[in-house]
Amino acid sequence: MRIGYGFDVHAIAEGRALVLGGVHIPSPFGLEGHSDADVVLHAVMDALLGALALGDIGHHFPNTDDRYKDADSMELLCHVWRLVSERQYTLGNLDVMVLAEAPKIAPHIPQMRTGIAAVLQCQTDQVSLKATTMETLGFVGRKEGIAAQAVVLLQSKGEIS
Ligand SMILES: Nc1ccn([C@@H]2O[C@H](COP(=O)(O)O)[C@@H](O)[C@H]2O)c(=O)n1
Ligand SMILES: C[C@@]1(CO)OP(=O)(O)OP(=O)(O)OC[C@H]1O
Repeated sequence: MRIGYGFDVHAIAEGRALVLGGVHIPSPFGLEGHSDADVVLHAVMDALLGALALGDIGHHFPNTDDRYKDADSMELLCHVWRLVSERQYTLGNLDVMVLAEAPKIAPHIPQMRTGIAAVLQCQTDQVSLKATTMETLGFVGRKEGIAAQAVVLLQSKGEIS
């Protein structure tokens, strides 16, 4: 078994779409980024890469590379999952915490879980997503950015469960 941790933050930006966990969320603002700035999937990818000591997303998808300009992070997640899968690992479970003052994320969590579970070739109940505000404190509380943390457990296909 291997455990991995991921963290990401993106600044709030007017005039950008808000994409979190692969879901377009109606919002008067989006997030700044070279890609679609899906901070949730970025944290998930860093957790998966971290579990297998494969570096981070900046290493695999440099923000100096035009191929990743406005990239769909679900496609990046598919690539990361291939790296995990070809090393003979499956998902044990994934737990994600989204730190956002607004908008309300809870109504979109079922769709996020379904989409992420489909890519990670697992059941929806192996994928947990939760959200919290920062009670107006700090950069999240001032609505300057949204952050996400992810923890993942991978199981080697050779392991007896
Ligand atoms: N962006 C967010 C933040 C929170 N939620 C949900 O609201 C609940 C209460 O938030 P607290 O910050 O007071 O813990 C929380 O448990 C989430 O379910 C949300 O949907 N979107
Ligand atoms: C995903 C990449 C690549 O488009 O760009 P951003 O959307 O800026 O995201 P970040 O979290 O800074 O991570 C790595 C980047 O290389």
